[in-house]
Amino acid sequence: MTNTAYPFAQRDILNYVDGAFVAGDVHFDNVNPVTGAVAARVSQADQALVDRAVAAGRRALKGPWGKMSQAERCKLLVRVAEGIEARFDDFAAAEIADTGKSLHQARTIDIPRGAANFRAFAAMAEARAMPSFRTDLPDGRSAINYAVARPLGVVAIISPWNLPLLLMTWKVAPALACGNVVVVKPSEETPSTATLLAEVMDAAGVPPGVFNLVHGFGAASTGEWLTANPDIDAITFTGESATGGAIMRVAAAGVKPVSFELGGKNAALVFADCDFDEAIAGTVRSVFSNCGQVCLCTERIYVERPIFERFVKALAERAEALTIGDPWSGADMGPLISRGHRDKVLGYYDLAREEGATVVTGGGVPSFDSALDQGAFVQPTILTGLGHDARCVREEIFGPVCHIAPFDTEAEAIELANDSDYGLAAAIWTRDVGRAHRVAGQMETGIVWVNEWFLRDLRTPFGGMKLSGIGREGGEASLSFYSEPTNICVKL
Ligand SMILES: NC(=O)c1ccc[n+]([C@@H]2O[C@H](COP(=O)([O-])OP(=O)(O)OC[C@H]3O[C@@H](n4cnc5c(N)ncnc54)[C@H](O)[C@@H]3O)[C@@H](O)[C@H]2O)c1
Ligand SMILES: O=C/C=C/C=C(\O)C(=O)O
Repeated sequence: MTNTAYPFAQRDILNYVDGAFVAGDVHFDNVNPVTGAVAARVSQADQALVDRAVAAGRRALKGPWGKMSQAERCKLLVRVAEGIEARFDDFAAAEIADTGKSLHQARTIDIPRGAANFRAFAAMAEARAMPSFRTDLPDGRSAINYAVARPLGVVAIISPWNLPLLLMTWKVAPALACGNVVVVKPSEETPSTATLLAEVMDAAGVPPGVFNLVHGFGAASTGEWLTANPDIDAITFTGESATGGAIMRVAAAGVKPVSFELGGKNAALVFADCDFDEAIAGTVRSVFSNCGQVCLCTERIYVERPIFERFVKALAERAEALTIGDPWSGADMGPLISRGHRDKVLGYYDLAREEGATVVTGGGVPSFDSALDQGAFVQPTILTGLGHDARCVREEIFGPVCHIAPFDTEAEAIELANDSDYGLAAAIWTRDVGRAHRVAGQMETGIVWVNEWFLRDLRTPFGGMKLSGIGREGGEASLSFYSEPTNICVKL
């Protein structure tokens, strides 16, 4: 049964510019991927509204926001975290209405992390230390050098649909904590929680123009109008690698700083000495969480040959036991984000067969004999038997699917994992401490988990190498990207 009591059902989703909710002349539908039903109508921001948002941000930098002390600013961000927590159920329902993600995922990851991002960066910004040096001069005198940080200014934030609130606030929170103002363009697939966040900002007393929200599409639409606006000071983007390239070309004209968190084709290395049950449980999560739509999800698994057959069988059993269906029914896995994305994922399922894969389980769409058949569901899928050059082993699919291949030596496992155009995350499963550190240190990825997956400490650097991104966010890396240091040298 589909729950129709979504708070956004039939509601207009508006832009939020200069402290006011603003309708546009053009609208687009927000479709619920559980049934394909239209969940809400979204007001699209035209170029004039995007420009207004940027101008409002510029003014706000010179207003009360710009004059606020760091402590006051951080207190306000804690109020925003409390505002999200106070409307926890609304946020969860809105995220589920947009994405169809499981209730468990929304309640335990997306919404808590939305609030946690504000608390964490408020605390980190308040505690931030800047470097200082005493410099000795040849004549016996000396100088002191110390750096001070100022905001970048107006930050354009472009975010994706897979973890909408989590990934947007991962950028909004540090940007505001560093004293910037933001103009946010969430994915056209997931406008709802961003709009709820605007309500929370409004209620918390965040001054007009500090948080601006514009809805619309990417190329030749709201996203591009925002990134091309000459009066923005920086662009931070999470999404596909190809989109990152397109944004970079636009950013080049104004030499704008960019921070990019992009795609992945993440490997798991499973050694024969691992805790088998933990490795299976962790890999079930890392392949199928959020229907495989997390940039960090594992899509390539390399298993040491002595346990290869046993691993494939156990993972397939666990995949087949996952319940698929309406998030409100408590199903483990909801639909993909859209029918369009389902076509892409099913295209890869077909391609895998053409490339000679063995489909161990899944490979198609589930049947419900209900309204859910109009949704965007796919089966969790496990592939084996492909060569390392197969497109299904090299390209990001972004669905509940993995390919499993055997390896014989540690060196071979490292080489296979690193032979990728992407470099976001890796997971290593072993009980040999020396091997864990040795292999982890050789991964060409920004993030390595050992005997874990997606355990996040927000103070740590997060991001990818190669096609997976430019720069890092998290902890000091975020504070550094979202501010401009000035070094002051004083001769004594
Ligand atoms: N590395 C990370 O931290 C991370 C996190 C989450 C998702 N991702 C990646 O994101 C992808 C899934 O998200 P998606 O499909 O929403 O990505 P996407 O690149 O299609 O869209 C992301 C955002 O960019 C906007 N956009 C698209 N074209 C644009 C353009 N030319 N100019 C300005 N804005 C534009 C979209 O409207 C959307 O808001 C996957 O590749 C995934 O791996 C990476
Ligand atoms: O889909 C990608 C997930 C990214 C996760 C984070 O950015 C995070 O946990 O901070």
